[in-house]
Amino acid sequence: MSLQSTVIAPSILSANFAKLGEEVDNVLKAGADWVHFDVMDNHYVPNLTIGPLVCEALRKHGVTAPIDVHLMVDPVDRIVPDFAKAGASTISFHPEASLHVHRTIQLIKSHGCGAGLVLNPATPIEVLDWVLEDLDLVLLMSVNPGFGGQSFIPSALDKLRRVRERIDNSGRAIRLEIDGGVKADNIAEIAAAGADTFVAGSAIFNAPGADQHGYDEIVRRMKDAVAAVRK
Ligand SMILES: O=C(CO)[C@@H](O)[C@H](O)COP(=O)(O)O
Repeated sequence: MSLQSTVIAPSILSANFAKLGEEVDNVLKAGADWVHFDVMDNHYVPNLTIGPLVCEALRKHGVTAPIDVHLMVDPVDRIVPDFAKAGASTISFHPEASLHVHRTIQLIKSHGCGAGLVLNPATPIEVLDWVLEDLDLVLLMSVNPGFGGQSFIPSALDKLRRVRERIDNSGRAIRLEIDGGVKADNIAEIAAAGADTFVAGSAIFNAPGADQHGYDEIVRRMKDAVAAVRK
């Protein structure tokens, strides 16, 4: 496997929004690598969350880590420039939310951001045909998008293996990201299946004891589990 460096990307969907800046500072201090930023529009998914203003506010607050924007928004193109301006590092979207997937990828890249394509649990991997080489990231959903705190769908492991093979065959440095139900006790098998970038929301922000002792222990457990597989 030609894996990229390990990235732990806490999903701020499970953070305390009343003190978001502090929450983000604390997970990054604990060793998290990216900030995963879930954007939901109450149309493509049945939930409503945050937009470019919040992304910009995190940058103004002083967050310098990559902000990994996951757009669960339909249509997607018109919001891309706003997120790029607000400080997004990567922007990922669902093919179902774009009439012209190749064009949306080019739009994201033309604004200086990394481009990612997100596959829902039932989206066939053939959607990667003809565009894989243009992508910086493939994000596999291991839950149906819309909410944090759901259970990992086991068929995502086989899908990870298949997409890993395609990425390796492409010879390109494309990240393989997994999102949904990722915990300290299943992250090792997820890593073994080929993921290098791990989104975790409830497992980090709702970790037992995290309110008193911070996020260091849960982030370290996740990193150690992945490192043990990659040795
Ligand atoms: O995009 C989504 C849900 O649509 C995810 O990023 C979740 O927020 C992950 O939450 P957990 O399953 O880790 O609690």
